[in-house]
Amino acid sequence: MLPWPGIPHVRAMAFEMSLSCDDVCVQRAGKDVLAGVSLSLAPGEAVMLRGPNGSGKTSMLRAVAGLASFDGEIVFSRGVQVLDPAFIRAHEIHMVSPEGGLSPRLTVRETARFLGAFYGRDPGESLGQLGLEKQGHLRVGDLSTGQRRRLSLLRLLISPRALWLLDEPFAALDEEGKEIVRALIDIHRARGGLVMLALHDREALPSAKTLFVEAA
Ligand SMILES: Nc1ncnc2c1ncn2[C@@H]1O[C@H](COP(=O)(O)OP(=O)(O)OP(=O)(O)O)[C@@H](O)[C@H]1O
Repeated sequence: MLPWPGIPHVRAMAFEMSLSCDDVCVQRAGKDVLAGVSLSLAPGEAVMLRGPNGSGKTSMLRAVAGLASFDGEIVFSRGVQVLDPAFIRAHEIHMVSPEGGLSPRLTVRETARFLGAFYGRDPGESLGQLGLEKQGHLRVGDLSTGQRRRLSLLRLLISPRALWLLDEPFAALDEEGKEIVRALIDIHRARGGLVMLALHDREALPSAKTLFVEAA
């Protein structure tokens, strides 16, 4: 039994989206940084992108999110139906980066309220699920690095989206924090969600595929 019962609207959700990338070559500042990535993910599958610093793991996540230009094909589909990539990128993808995309001036509770309003969802018990109920009154800028990393996961709990792009999700987290990430991913995959992770060598996600990326 997983320790996170989940927010009711999240528990009810089931995803059926697939992703396929064919010979994707990503550019940063006009230069190729990553060449020839091909992969496919069916509902419920996860892939770990591995490779040394600068090999292009983050760039690949950004290309899938529509935040970096690329050659090759990235296709989102449901069964035989090809989905509109602009719609999917706006409504069905969460990208969680080490920077977290959080405002340092808001308190933790204000952040939860803001994200709830942004996604049109009730944040429910999500702060408690991340072990941050005692930090509700603190400004994000005053949190520890690991607490900020936990808070960056909040959007995953608040808004159900089919594809999670997680850039080094275990970095700076203690064992409990890593367990939370693994549990969230397990729940997401059990609902048919897709996950792409950029990971360094010491971290692993059992049962995920591995793809080694190389600089162009
Ligand atoms: N905004 C940018 N402008 C120019 N080059 C960039 C930009 N962002 C990244 N790069 C370059 O793209 C290459 C790939 O970087 P990327 O961050 O994707 O690698 P990574 O595998 O995620 O690295 P790390 O393990 O260090 O996080 C690097 O050589 C980097 O210098």
